[in-house]
Amino acid sequence: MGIFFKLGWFFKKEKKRYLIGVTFLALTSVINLVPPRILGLMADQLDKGHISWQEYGLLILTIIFAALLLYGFRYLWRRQIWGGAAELELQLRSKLFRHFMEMDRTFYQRHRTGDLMAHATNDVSAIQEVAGEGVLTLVDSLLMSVSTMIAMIIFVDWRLTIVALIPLPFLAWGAWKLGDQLYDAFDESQAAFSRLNNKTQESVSGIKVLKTFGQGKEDTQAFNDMIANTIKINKRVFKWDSLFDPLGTLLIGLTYTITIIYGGLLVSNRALTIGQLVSFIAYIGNMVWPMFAIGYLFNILERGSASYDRVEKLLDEKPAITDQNADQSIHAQDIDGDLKYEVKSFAYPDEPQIPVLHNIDFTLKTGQTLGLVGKVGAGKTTIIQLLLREFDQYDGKITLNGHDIREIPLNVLLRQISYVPQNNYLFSTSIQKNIAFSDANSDESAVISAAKKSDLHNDILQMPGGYNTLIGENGVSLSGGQKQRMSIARALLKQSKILVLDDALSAVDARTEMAILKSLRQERKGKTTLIATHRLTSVMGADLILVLKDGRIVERGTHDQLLAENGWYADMWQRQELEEKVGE
Ligand SMILES: Nc1ncnc2c1ncn2[C@@H]1O[C@H](COP(=O)(O)OP(=O)(O)OP(=O)(O)O)[C@@H](O)[C@H]1O
Repeated sequence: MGIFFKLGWFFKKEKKRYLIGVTFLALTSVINLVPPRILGLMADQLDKGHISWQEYGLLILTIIFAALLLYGFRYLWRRQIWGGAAELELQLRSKLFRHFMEMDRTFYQRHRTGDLMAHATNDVSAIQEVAGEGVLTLVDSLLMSVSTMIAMIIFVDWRLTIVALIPLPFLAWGAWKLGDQLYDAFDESQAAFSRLNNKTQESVSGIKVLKTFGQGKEDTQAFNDMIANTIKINKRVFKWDSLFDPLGTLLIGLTYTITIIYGGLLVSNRALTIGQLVSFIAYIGNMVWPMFAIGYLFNILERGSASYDRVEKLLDEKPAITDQNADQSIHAQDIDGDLKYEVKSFAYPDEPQIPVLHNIDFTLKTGQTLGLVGKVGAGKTTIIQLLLREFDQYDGKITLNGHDIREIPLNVLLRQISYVPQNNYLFSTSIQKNIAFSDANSDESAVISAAKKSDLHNDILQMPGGYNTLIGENGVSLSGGQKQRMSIARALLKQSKILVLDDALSAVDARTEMAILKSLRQERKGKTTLIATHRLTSVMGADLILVLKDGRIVERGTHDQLLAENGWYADMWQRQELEEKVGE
């Protein structure tokens, strides 16, 4: 029941809706008592042998009227209570979504995407069930059983009521206990089914890798083992289900048997009329659902409570990157790309004892370009991540126009940076919308111009729907190079003061790369650019190039200076030049 208190804030907010809903539920329960009583009265008339058609007609009309009222009241409580549940679902989902949007990298490192999805879907559904099915079951079963019992005592007989209802508490107990086992088994079976689904998806999407590594047979065997396990788990559901159903039939049958025997005795002793016995038998029908409902209700509440705790725990997590220390007087116009980077040391939060950056310092004036080069894992992406404020806990300072980036409001800072990451993310929508991602209202000519600068325009024109071509799961697939150029076009359209390219041209050929870099140089005059890359031709025009090794700057200078230094850069340059020539 604790979950009702946990959701107190919601019920308070939706007080009116629930009051109306519960009132109509109560009226439904009361009207439900009418048809059995009328059936009894009709039976008594038949028993007397002389039927008054007028009275009979009146009774039939009353039943029809009660049925119409029931229809109307059921409609009204359903609208109120199901509407409340839908409202709670909406509020929780948008709260979670807002929270996910606020959270930073460390949060997403702690939680797997699949788990977050499960919280946003299964847990929210379990909580909304409390506000819908849970409220309904609690109120309805309570009102229905109490009012039916009162009607049995008043209209029929208190002794028959006590004796006939003896088996029903056992039914409630059985439904609760077996229901628990049944739902546990059902949960396990759902989890097994979802594991089976994941396995199928993984195997199908990785089918080429599986086949080329000759793992087809092994994978089929693993899949068969999984099916066998899923069936074993499903058999537990059948077992509890098979125990559950006959128990219900047995106990309800017992109730009817007692009623017929003891009720019949009372009728033959003239303590009860035949009509009263008919009413009583019809009332038993009203008592069955509340008994089953107890087990059902506990289950809904238990699940809802566990889900609510999980969602609350997630919502309680605070992002490490916040606007707490932000100086709200800093606006976009105060930043024009004058960057000073002084980081003495930085370690990722999950491995605090291993610093990955040491003494990284450089200065970029507005309009300058920085090149970051070095072997895999040298620290290029990490340098960029700190500038994007994905992590805050480093020893040192990064400033833009003299403002510590930790003091610049996040929305101001991030709006000034266009970032093209190593892994492009495209949405399942049109090419036009993918490019115009930062501003859905940007006009077509701006989108085309950005695509031209990224050397993508001609590729798009050759696609079936041009700029309206759908991409992603339901549309065409793009090559790695096309995806990269699309991401660059998206970043260019944003027209921000700082552009960051993280290995963003790795999948395009040298000719395309030169064309893009050339138009970037013209486009980005007066704006700051950072390029992390493995291909040195990408940064040969940069104002400053940093060569990184194990998180330290080992060489720095312009292209010419670095060639003259005859170090790693010069060596790599010669190698790449040679590769290029051999390639040609
Ligand atoms: N999230 C993380 N948690 C812990 N360590 C990390 C994390 N991301 C990267 N690292 C480590 O930090 C170091 C620098 O990685 P980084 O990605 O910055 O290198 P990089 O120069 O960009 O490499 P690449 O050229 O492959 O992109 C590596 O040793 C890497 O293993």
